[in-house]
Amino acid sequence: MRYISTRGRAAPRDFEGVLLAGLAEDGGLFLPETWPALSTAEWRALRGLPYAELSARLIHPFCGDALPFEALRAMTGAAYARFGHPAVAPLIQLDHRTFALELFHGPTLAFKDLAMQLLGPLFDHALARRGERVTIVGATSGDTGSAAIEACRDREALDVVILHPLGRTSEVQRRQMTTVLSPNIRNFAVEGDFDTCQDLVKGMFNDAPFRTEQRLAAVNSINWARIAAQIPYYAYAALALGAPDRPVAFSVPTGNFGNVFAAWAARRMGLPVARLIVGANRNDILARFLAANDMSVRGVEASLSPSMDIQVSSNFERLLFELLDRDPAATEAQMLRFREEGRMPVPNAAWRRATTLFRGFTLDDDATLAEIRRLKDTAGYLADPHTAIGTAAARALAPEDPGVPVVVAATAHPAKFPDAVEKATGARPPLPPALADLYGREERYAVLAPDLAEVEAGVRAHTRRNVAA
Ligand SMILES: Cc1ncc(COP(=O)(O)O)c(C=O)c1O
Ligand SMILES: N[C@@H](CCOP(=O)(O)O)C(=O)O
Repeated sequence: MRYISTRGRAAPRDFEGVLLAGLAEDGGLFLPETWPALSTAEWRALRGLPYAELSARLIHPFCGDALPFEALRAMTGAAYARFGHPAVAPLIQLDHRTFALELFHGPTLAFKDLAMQLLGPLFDHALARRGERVTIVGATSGDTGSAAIEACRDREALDVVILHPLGRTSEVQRRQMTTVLSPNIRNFAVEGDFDTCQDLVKGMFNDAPFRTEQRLAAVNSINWARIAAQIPYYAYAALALGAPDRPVAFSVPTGNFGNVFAAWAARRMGLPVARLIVGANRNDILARFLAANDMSVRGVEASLSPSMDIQVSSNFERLLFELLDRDPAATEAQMLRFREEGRMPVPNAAWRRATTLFRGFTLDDDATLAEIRRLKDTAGYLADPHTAIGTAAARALAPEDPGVPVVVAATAHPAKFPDAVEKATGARPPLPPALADLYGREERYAVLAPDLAEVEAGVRAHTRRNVAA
C-alpha cells in the first residue's frame, strides 16, 4: 500500500513511512493511493469476530508488506486486552434506534486509546527494525495527550513532547498528562488555545532542519495510522447491528475531524453508512460549513466539551481532497487560502457532495447539560458532555428511514468531566480505581508562550536531557 500527500508534492511512502513521517513534507496529509474495499460477502464473514481480531483484519490492508498480519494480530491482541470491558467497545442501547458505542474503556478513558494503544507497539516495531529513535510532538485539547503519553511512556526509542492549551482542559485531563513523570515524557502548557498548539506542532514539522534534527514523528490524527486504527470500531458496531445487510448512521462529536473521517473511510471500504452526523459545541465551523458552505474561523471559545474546542480541523483537508476528486493543486490552493484569510470558499459542487452524506449539528453548553440530564432520566445513562452532543445530534438528524439505527460515538468517560456531569445530574462520577489517587499525584509541566522558537528550544532541551541520561 502506497500513500500520497493531499498536496501532491511529497514523495509517496509505504505504511511504515507514513507512520514515522506524520505530516507530509509539503504540509499535506497522507492518504492511501487507492482505497481497499471489501465485498458484501467479505463484510458478512467478519460478523461476530472479537474486537482485536476484527481490527487486525481491517487495519492490515493499510499496512501492506510493511507489517506481517501475524505481527499486527499480536499487537491488537495485546493492546485491546488492556481494556476494561471484554467487548472493548460495547454498544449500549439508549432508545428504540439510538446506540452509544462506548469508546472509553481504555487506560485513559477516551476514544484515543483505541488507536494510541496500537501506535505505541507500531512505533516500537518500525524503530527497532530500523535501529532509529524519534521525537514525538503532539497537540491536545485534552484527550490525545494523555492517551499518547500512556501509550508511549518509558518506550526506549521515543521522546514525547505534548502541548496543551493552558487552563483549557478539564483538571482530570490535565492531571492525566502532567502526573506522568517518566523521563521520556515532557508536557508544555501553551498560553493559547488548541488551534495555537496544533499550529505550533505543524510549525515544527514545517521547519525542515528542526524536523530532521529531532527526527519528528506525530501522534495526532495527522498521522494516518491513527485514522486506520479508528476505522474498526465503526465496522464492529455496524456489523453487530446487521451490516452489511442493514445500513447504519453514525453521530460523531467532532473537533479535529479525525474520528468522523475514520467513519467516512469505513464507508469508503464498503461499509453501508447511510449518514454521518457531525456534532459540535459553540465552535461550530464544521456545522456552518455543512449547513451553508460557511467555512470561516471565528476564534476558539471555551466550552463544557473542551476536547472539541477547535476551529481548524486538521482532517478536513483529507475530506476536501476527496471532495475535489483528489486534485492536490486545488486542495493546496484551498488550504493556503484558508490559512491566509481564515475562510475557505469550497466549490459548490464539492460542498453539495459533502452534504449528501454529512449533516452538521451544534449544541451550546446549557443544552448540553440538559441533554446529559435527559439521558440520565430516560435511559439511566451517564454521558460526558462530548457524548451528549452526539446523542442530541443523533435525535435531531437521524435518517428519515426509521429502520436505520444511529450509533453515537461515546468518546469519553463521564469521570473525565465530573464538574459538568455533576452540574447536570447532581451525581459526581468517580474515577475508576486505577486513577483514584490522581488528585494526590505530583504534577510536572512548563508554561510556554505561543512562540515556535521557544517551543523548539523546549523540545531540544528535553531530547538532549534524554540523550545525556
Ligand atoms: C472526548 C472527545 N470527543 C470528541 C473529540 C473530537 O474528535 P476528533 O478530534 O477526532 O474530531 C475529541 C478530540 O479529539 C475528544 O477528546
Ligand atoms: N480532541 C483532541 C484534539 C487532537 O485531536 P487528534 O485526534 O488530531 O489527536 C484531543 O483531545 O487532544
